[in-house]
Amino acid sequence: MSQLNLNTIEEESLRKTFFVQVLLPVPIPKTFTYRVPQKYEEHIQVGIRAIVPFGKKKIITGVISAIHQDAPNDYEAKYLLELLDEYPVVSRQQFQLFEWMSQYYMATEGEVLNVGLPSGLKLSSESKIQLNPAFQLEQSPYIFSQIEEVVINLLKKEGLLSYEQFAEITNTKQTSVLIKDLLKKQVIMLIEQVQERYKPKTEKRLRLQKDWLDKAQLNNLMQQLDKKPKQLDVLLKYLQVVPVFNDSSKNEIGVAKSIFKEEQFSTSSINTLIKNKIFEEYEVITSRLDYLNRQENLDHEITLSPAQEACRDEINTIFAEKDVALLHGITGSGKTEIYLSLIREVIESGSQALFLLPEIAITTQMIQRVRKIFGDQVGIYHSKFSDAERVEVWQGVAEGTINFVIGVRSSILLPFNNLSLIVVDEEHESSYKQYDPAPRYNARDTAVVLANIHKAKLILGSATPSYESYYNAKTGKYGLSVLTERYGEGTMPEIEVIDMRRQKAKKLVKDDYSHSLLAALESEMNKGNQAIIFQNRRGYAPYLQCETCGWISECENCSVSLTYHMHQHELKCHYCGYRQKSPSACLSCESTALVMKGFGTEKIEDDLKLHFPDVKIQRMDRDTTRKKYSYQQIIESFESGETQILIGTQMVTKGLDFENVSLVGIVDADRMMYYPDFRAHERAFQMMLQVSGRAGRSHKKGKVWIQSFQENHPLFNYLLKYDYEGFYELQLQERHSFFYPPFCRLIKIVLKGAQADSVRNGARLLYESLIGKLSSQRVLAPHEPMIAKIRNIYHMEIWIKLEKGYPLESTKSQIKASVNKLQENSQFRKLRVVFDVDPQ
Ligand SMILES: Nc1ncnc2c1ncn2[C@@H]1O[C@H](COP(=O)(O)OP(=O)(O)OP(=O)(O)O)[C@@H](O)[C@H]1O
Ligand SMILES: [Zn+2]
Repeated sequence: MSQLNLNTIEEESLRKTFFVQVLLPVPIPKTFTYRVPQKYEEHIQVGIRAIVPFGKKKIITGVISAIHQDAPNDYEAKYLLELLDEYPVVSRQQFQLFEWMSQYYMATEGEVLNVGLPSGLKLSSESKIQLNPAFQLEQSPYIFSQIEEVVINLLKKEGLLSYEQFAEITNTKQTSVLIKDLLKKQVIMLIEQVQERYKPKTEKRLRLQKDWLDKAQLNNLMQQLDKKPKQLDVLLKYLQVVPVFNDSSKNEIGVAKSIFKEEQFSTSSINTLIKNKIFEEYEVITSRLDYLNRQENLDHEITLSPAQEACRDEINTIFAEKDVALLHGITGSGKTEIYLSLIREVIESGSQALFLLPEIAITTQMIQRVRKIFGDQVGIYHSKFSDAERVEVWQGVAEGTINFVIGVRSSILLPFNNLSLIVVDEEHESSYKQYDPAPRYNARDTAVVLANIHKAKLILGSATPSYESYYNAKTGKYGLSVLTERYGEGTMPEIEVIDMRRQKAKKLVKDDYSHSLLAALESEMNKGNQAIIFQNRRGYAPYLQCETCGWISECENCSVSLTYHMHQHELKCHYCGYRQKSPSACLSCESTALVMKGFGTEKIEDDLKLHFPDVKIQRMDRDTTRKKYSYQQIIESFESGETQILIGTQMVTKGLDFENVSLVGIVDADRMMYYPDFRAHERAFQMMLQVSGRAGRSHKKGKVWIQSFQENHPLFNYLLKYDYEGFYELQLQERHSFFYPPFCRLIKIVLKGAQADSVRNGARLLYESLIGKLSSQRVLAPHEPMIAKIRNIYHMEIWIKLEKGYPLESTKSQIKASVNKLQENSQFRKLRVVFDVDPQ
């Protein structure tokens, strides 16, 4: 786009100087101007990366966002040091999105770039410097200065040096020049520099030498090998995998050498066959994303049920008029198949599609399904993938070799240039919102803007849509398509609420479990069925209390109780990670009457293991899924039927699909309902409905048991009838009366600091300044959040409520101005102020 016509410019006798604006992945609210060295003039393009000097001794990688000829007035622009790409890694549409996100979420574009760009594409002064492994002093064609030789020796000795160490040791003002020269002479490499660090993965493959493709020759060969059975085995195996008799063109790609190893064919025989020119060995670059190569077993069939087909057609009809369709389909209705059939149409037309899932739900289940249909056109973007894998997806999307991405929230920041369809599955999930760091964006809402930039369509799908989305659909802003039947033989499970108060009175409760729940579990286990037990609290017991003096185990650094973890016999803080050995006596009065209060997943696991010693029980929560494949392992074990009871936090509610689950237990429904948040009831209803939806998904009838001490709560009336809409209407009235979303827009301002007083006073001053600008109706008085101290940092919050239609942009500027004013005061300079637009 900003391809300047340099030829005509060069023809002018007067040379012009070029400047670029470079967007840096740092939280500074502007781009920087750099001068373009003459030798790079022909190569500059918007969207490619440049290494630039930054500050006194740093270098950093940024992205060129504009090219111009206007020298800055008030300072001398520095030269950019190097260009890293031949083709843009950031697309034009992405710049638009970055700008919107930074504006809307009150972050800088640098912060947006920072979360978007995989770290493999960034390079900063935090980069480490090391000798280039290929470098040999004697063979280098370059001459080295004294200081360069010092550096070489030092690196030989030290291995890695940070930029700072390097600068200090070399003690030169021109560290970046020295680095650049050494890079050019191929002496060193910066290990964050993607070209060097990112090595394509290769694979050794075998194929027959061309002579043997002739059938007669091949028969001949087999006879010759008759006396060398090991070699013959290898050849026969090859012919079995690559049937060159039927189709000699198949020989071209041959087979991976590794398959012979896996099946324990003799390595020396293979090598002999290569040496004797029967096999040819060659190497190909394979993608690190090895699933891309798994082309076999593709199953392109998607056969929709009549209800699904009607739904798909309806979405297409909606798209003729609107850009966003909300698909409200009950659990197990097969929303995935509808998405996939629409995505396929898009990909076949040559455009790009993006399928967003909440973090953990990127299960093997979904990926397998998607790969089966789309094979090698899919890129998977996930936080548990290595950086190299993420870079590969990024580049694949930029170059157009990947046109379908399935990923988590940050995949909306990929360099799409031709997007036609975005799907946001489980759109109600709060994990679409980024909490920290800035930009605190919601990927679902950002997807609306991304779709708009690309003139693409967007599907939001859920069995329990967020009230914001449902409201938008009901008021006609979005289209609405409803799917009310389960796919196949599945039926919705019956829900029963257990009145814990009565059961307790009748002494029918043992260790937090009602007799009804235990009996039902036992009966299902005896039938060989499976069960899911849901409790949204990990660890063993939420807190330890002294029965004598009432002391509660609290974190030293945060204002929360410590959770008891039985496994390690430790008390842990779920906010800062603080841990200590569990005390045997009260730390306040030394009484030994310590009791555990409440219960988490770990305790349930323990208890149920005692109740059902012969049943395999597994637990899925943040503690058991830290490793890359542990989540997958738990799912697979449950899927295969080996595990019979799966206990878990909200992780078990998300989109999982198992055939044999006939019982779902919700052990402590009250905990979710009495959370101090205006969305608590919306969330509790969503979670209970979602986890209920894991039962009865095939021919097996399911049942859901909910334990509550508040069984008369109106929420249950609606839940038992699966009346999503009724409960929504009820809640909406409340939101209206108390003026909460979707009737207003919220901006949360959080002030953080090490001194409680200065945080409180700062919040008060900021509040006064804000009500002066926005009126006291729109600004709520500062308050301590539920957890007022985390890691010894005190928090205060100010909430701003804006009616729909109230000017947003100017309000945000006013807020920023007030904050800047506050921080001019030396007393408050050290406060950190965080903006959260549309907090979740
Ligand atoms: N058209 C179809 N052909 C074959 N199988 C289907 C079809 N539609 C749905 N299924 C199967 O039905 C089950 C439920 O589908 P899916 O998981 O997509 O439901 P869902 O609407 O996403 O539910 P949830 O909201 O609970 O995640 C899956 O096992 C899926 O493979
Ligand atoms: Zn803590």
